[in-house]
Amino acid sequence: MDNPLYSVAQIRAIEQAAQSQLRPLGTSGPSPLMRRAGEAASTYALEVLGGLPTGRILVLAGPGNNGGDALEVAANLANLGANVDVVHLAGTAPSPETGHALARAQASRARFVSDVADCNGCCLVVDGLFGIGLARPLAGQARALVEWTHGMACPVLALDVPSGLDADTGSVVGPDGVAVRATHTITFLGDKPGLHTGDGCDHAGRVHVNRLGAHGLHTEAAHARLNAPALFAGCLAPRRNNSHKGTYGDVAVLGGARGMAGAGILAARAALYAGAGRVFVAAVDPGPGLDPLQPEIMFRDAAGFAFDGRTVVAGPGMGDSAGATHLLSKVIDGTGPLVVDADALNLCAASPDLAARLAAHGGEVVITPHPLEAARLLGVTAAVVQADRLENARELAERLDAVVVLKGAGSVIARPDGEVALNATGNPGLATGGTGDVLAGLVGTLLGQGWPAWEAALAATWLHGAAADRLVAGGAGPIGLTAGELPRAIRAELNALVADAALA
Ligand SMILES: NC(=O)C1=CN([C@@H]2O[C@H](COP(=O)(O)OP(=O)(O)OC[C@H]3O[C@@H](n4cnc5c(N)ncnc54)[C@H](OP(=O)(O)O)[C@@H]3O)[C@@H](O)[C@H]2O)[C@@H](O)CC1
Ligand SMILES: [K+]
Repeated sequence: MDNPLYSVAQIRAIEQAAQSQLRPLGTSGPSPLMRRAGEAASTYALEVLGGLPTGRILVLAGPGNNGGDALEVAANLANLGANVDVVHLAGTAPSPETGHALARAQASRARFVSDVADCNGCCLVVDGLFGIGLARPLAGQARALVEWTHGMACPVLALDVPSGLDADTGSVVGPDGVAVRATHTITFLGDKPGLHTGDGCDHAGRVHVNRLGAHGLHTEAAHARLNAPALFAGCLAPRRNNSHKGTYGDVAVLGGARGMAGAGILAARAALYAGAGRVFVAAVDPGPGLDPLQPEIMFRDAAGFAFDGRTVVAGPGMGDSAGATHLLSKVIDGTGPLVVDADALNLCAASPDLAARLAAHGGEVVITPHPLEAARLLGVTAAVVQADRLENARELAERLDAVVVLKGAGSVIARPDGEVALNATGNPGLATGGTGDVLAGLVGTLLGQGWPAWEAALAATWLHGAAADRLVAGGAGPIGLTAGELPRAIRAELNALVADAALA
């Protein structure tokens, strides 16, 4: 199933097409879209509340059409018998739709109040301050209202977009911005990337999409989507009986610098539990010759190791020594599938020559930077990367001609042709050392089994997050979840996916 995500510009185009389609021929009156948005949101509000509440509902309505949606909700809920308070930040030139919604709300039993001082006991806050028309950081009364909602223990339902959040990028509009932290968001006409990455993951809550009946108008191909097993199901294959370890690929982790042996071992364990036929740690410095917990992993001196014909996961615990740089250079000039992570990314960032040769690498390449590593590669700060995760991941994928997994909340998977997927699995338990090494090892195994880079990156990111979700559901986190627990959970998720795919 496809889960397209639309930019604000694309939503505006869809909105225009829908308006002309829905308006009676030859008329120019208000379009029914806002009415539909209000109806959909009122129905969803009652679903969130479990029916018509006895407590008060507070509706925050802004000056634009997002405020119009909110006024429709206020009128609908009040007409159904709910106790509704409205704080309305009136605009100077409301659209005909918003003017109509205001008249409906004023004619209903909804109570218009000037501030929220007597609304502390409410059972639901409806945020209709700003949607896709947000143009600058929140200030004044709008900011005060949003900060007030932060103290509310009740559900907060955002209309279209949590106010203060950029629907394209998922960052709070700043500097020093604030945004509503919704428990639920009902978003209109199409889903939006900003609800699923960066700050959006903390501000949107559960996202519900309502197309307002505008089906068939989403003609412009979305270049972003939510990651889902359907996007890589074609690569999920059950094991053949007539197979052997050579069938499932060799993965070699280029790492093992002094003092950092653990990172390479974590990547290697992940590769093993994800089903690689044989797994090596090719160590740049002398170190452990055995992982006592996972004796299946073979340890070699990287200097004399034959990387050819093997999938290389370069970077976990690799360090930045001259020896490490030389070995990285050698594998980049090879032709096999390649995962570039951690120290290997920093070395590429420091050397335009190495970066150019990486871009020219003959085989499949996936790079797995966290925001700071991505920033170094792009020559900007991590804050700049985080301010627009999608565009920066796209830019990096194009520059390095590689599939990029930009890690962090709502990981962004980007392809050199501009295609992007956002990953919705995972939780803050993954914010701990070593989880990136596990992801890199997992990607390596899938590449080693012949998966294309795009599908390998999608599947690995999805599985990695799903494994963390499985662990948290079982009580192992999010606080204190360790990277070493992930490989077994990844194995469980992968086998479940393959079994499902076989049944489908
Ligand atoms: N049209 C339709 O048929 C449909 C529209 N729909 C709904 O409309 C929403 C988009 O509506 P919109 O374009 O009016 O933008 P919206 O988000 O309400 O904000 C713009 C207003 O806020 C103001 N403003 C901006 N930033 C500000 C700030 N920081 N602080 C203070 N003011 C600020 C700005 O005024 P400015 O001062 O910038 O001139 C303007 O007045 C969309 O998200 C969806 O909910 C759905 O019902 C589907 C059908
Ligand atoms: K809103």
